Amino acid sequence: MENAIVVDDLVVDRGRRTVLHGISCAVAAGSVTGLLGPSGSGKTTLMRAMVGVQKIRSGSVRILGQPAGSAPLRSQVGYLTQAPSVYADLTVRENARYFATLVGQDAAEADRVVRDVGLAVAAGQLVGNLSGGQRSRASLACAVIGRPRLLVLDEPTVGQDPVLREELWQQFHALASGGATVLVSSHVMDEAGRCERLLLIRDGHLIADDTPSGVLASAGADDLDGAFLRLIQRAATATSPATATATDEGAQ
Ligand SMILES: Nc1ncnc2c1ncn2[C@@H]1O[C@H](COP(=O)(O)OP(=O)(O)OP(=O)(O)O)[C@@H](O)[C@H]1O
Repeated sequence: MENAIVVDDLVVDRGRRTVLHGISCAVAAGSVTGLLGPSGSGKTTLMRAMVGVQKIRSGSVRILGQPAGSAPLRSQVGYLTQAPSVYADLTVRENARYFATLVGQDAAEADRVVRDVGLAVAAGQLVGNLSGGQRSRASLACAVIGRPRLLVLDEPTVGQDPVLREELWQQFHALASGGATVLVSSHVMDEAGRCERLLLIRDGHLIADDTPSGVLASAGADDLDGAFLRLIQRAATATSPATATATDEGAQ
């Protein structure tokens, strides 16, 4: 299968620290892939590099065959940031219609995405008056306008109730069945089982790139929660001698 995302030996510094240490991975076109890892492990930074808004130190990121961030990708990549990126003083419908015009889409397309994220009843409401979960869905609606070929979704299900989370996951799979590639970050390990492929990141290192069943098998665990804990502990053990040396030296 063709790859929608190819990351090769990516190194990213933020502030004075290196936060991605030579990440290499590929995401198959038309798949739903989960990007998982503890808080601060580098998920958002990796997603930012994929959509071309993150300065990188070295390595490369290619999206749909082009360098990340290149002009032809603008209408082909939808990005949902963690913080809602819609205007609080516009209604849901006005936001969607505004973002639709930016990518050359019409009002009907704006109304479709509002319906698809379950916000038809709140379409006329100001975004500033919505609940947190509704506001995230308003942002999601704007990210999927025009049916982008790649969707990069940073924690799209945070703050959503179980029913809505279920619906959102069904939508992600429907988008992938329609040919889109969907990359979803999450802290919630029970969501990992809904993905065809998983990328697990810890401290800026990729520690697993496998199917959910492959992750279970390599960790020797019964559930994904347990598997991730084991893989994270294994990775920590593998790096601990260096940590111990640094601590010892620091103490002297
Ligand atoms: N603007 C910034 N300046 C300096 N360091 C940053 C900046 N943004 C993030 N970092 C650091 O980069 C590292 C990776 O952060 P990132 O936001 O990519 O992690 P994450 O896995 O997405 O975390 P979370 O799940 O909590 O959102 C963290 O150590 C974080 O403190």
